[in-house]
Amino acid sequence: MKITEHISNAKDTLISFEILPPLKGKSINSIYDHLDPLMEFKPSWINVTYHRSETAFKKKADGNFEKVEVRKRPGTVGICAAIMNYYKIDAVPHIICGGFSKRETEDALIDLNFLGIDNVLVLRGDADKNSASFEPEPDGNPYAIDLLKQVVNLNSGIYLDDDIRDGGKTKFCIGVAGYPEKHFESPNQQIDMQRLKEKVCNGAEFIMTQMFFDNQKFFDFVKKCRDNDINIPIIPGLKPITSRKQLSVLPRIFHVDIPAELSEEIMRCKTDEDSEKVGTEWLVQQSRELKKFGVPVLHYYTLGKPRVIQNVMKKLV
Ligand SMILES: NC(=O)C1=CN([C@@H]2O[C@H](COP(=O)(O)OP(=O)(O)OC[C@H]3O[C@@H](n4cnc5c(N)ncnc54)[C@H](O)[C@@H]3O)[C@@H](O)[C@H]2O)C=CC1
Ligand SMILES: Nc1nc(=O)c2c([nH]1)NC[C@@H]1CN(c3ccc(C(=O)N[C@@H](CCC(=O)O)C(=O)O)cc3)CN21
Repeated sequence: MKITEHISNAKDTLISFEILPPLKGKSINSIYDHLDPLMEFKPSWINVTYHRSETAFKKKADGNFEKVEVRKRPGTVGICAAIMNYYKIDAVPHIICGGFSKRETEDALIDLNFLGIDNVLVLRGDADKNSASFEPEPDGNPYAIDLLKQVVNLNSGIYLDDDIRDGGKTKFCIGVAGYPEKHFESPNQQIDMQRLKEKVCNGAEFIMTQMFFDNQKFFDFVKKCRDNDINIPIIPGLKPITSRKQLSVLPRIFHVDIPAELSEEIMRCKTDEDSEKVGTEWLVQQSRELKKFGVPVLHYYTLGKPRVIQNVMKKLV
């Protein structure tokens, strides 16, 4: 079912989770072990992130290094199919520009359509870990909006190969990312908002936000969206802080602020176990307030920490 239908049919705030594919070599059971404890909270869908290959340098027998492309976390499409089959709930794959040609993307979208997947979250994706900044593939989509237009075209039966006439139309409901604290590469919040608006004008049907730890940032972002006539559902992305290290790691990777009250409390903690308790309580309070505000969905990045999310959920009900 489309995310927009899930939301319009809902009587209460919905719950959704987000997972990463396991590292190459691990089995699908690692996904089930991760999700099983979370199923009692009846998520409406599960997002599955998409990962490009990365360049690495591997030492050869003669002592020299060779450049290799390694894809550490393949399997998004298969995992989505497995989740739908095993849990009978929707899976929402992330589709990214980085590392993929438009043709590879089209083939992935055809697979997703054959599998009966109704939603995609279209993103530009992060830079290759060995590059200073994001570089699109020569035959790939440079920005999320270009990828969005590719999916919209496929929804109209327009394929890359114009020999395909009367091509089957896909029916993807398309989501895009939103940044309550601005995307770090946008010159300012106004341009960030214009780019979001452009995605909405071109067919995006829901927004999932970057993580944030201060709800006021989310409330201000929603207001700004509505003032700019962006009227589609805005789903907050939520992540628990579980260690002191994250106080510097998260701002560095995700370009988000950690409120003084939260960082001070974490810094007073003697162990990661104590930090996890503080992070859990913070996320419970954030979730309660967002629910009261009337968000359609609470979307949790469970990434490696199902137990923490389980504890948050138990306190929420
Ligand atoms: N919020 C979420 O749920 C998730 C977010 N992400 C991450 O979000 C990041 C970016 O993704 P999107 O926002 O989808 O990318 P985007 O392509 O919309 O924006 C990326 C950057 O390019 C700029 N930009 C966009 N169009 C432009 C144009 N025509 N000319 C010049 N600059 C332009 C934007 O202002 C932004 O700074 C990535 O790092 C991605 O991995 C990844 C997974 C989930
Ligand atoms: N820029 C960006 N890239 C993403 O892939 C991404 C976002 N933002 N925002 C929304 C979600 C959240 N995602 C993620 C992905 C990985 C971690 C993660 O591994 N976090 C570690 C710290 C990272 C590290 O140490 O390398 C953690 O301890 O929480 C968290 C959220 C994926 N998505």
